[in-house]
Amino acid sequence: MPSLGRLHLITDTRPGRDPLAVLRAALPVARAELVVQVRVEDDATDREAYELARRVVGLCRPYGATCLVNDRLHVALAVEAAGGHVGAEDLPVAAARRVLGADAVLGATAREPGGAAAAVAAGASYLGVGPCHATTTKAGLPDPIGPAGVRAVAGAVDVPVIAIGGVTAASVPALRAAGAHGVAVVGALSASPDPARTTAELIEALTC
Ligand SMILES: Cc1ncc(COP(=O)(O)OP(=O)(O)O)c(N)n1
Ligand SMILES: Cc1nc(C(=O)O)sc1CCOP(=O)(O)O
Ligand SMILES: [Mg+2]
Repeated sequence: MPSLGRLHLITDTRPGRDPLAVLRAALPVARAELVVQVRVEDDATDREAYELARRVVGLCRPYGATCLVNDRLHVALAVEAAGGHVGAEDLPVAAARRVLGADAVLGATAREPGGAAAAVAAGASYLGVGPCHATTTKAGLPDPIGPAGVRAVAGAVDVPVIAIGGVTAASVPALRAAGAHGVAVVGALSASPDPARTTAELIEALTC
């Protein structure tokens, strides 16, 4: 399996956002370092998720970027995405692995070392770890775990750790120093006035 990209762009499908425009700006900059996670609102239909994921797969292909689908693994299979991401309210990791198959990329959300080790034992190939910092993108999350929380998880597993939650280019060095392989962002790119430039700043922070 090729190594996992370090910059995970999670689609922002809230009203007024344009996830495909952000993706078109980020792809030529991040290329194969980009992992695009197609994440739609809970009330989106499967058809809407499928159409977005299908377009994302097509945009990613020429750049060697990876497309994953959040939660809806049947959509991941339908569009031939590289894999998916599951959390506490989704299919259990072992079941998700059975659905996607042995070779797929499978991410799982983990917030502490015990849950992280269990997710890896069940078949996760990377972990989304957070929230690292305060975020306004998703409600109902526990308190931020900071770089120290990322360090605790990264020390407990041997799969890539992707730090998520309020991440900006400025916060990347501390997260990398804590053992994160990469970061996942929504707002940093979706709300950027210049997503290509912000992508370059994130990539520089992730790869220097
Ligand atoms: C990289 C990454 N990490 C964590 C999450 C959160 O997943 P989950 O807990 O299932 O919450 P939703 O995103 O489904 O609301 C993620 N999507 N990606
Ligand atoms: C979807 C999601 N999951 C999180 C978790 O900690 O599980 S934080 C988050 C939102 C991340 O958005 P932003 O980069 O705008 O803070
Ligand atoms: Mg989920």
